Amino acid sequence: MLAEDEMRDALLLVLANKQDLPKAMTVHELTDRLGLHALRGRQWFVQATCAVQGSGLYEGLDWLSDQLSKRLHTT
Ligand SMILES: Nc1nc2c(ncn2[C@@H]2O[C@H](COP(=O)(O)OP(=O)(O)OP(=O)(O)O)[C@@H](O)[C@H]2O)c(=O)[nH]1
Repeated sequence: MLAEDEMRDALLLVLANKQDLPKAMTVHELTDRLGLHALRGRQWFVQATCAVQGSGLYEGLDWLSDQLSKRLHTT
């Protein structure tokens, strides 16, 4: 999907959810499994979250908001 032309400028925020569960993949594992370090020309961020407790959600959205704001100030 990221290869689609319409997605060429899209930021990628991955929420590594269910971190309260013992078998949840860590941020590091998820990053490896998704091959994110191999992505070129793409800004991405993986945030650990627990949706039932609400933890990590604001941090992830803060990253998105910061990136969008930087873009606005550089164009
Ligand atoms: N323990 C835990 N459960 C969660 C968390 N986030 C969602 N769930 C639960 O996971 C179940 C599935 O949630 P959905 O919102 O239906 O998500 P889904 O993408 O359709 O399904 P999954 O792939 O199972 O997450 C629900 O019972 C949620 O309450 C979390 O961070 N921790």
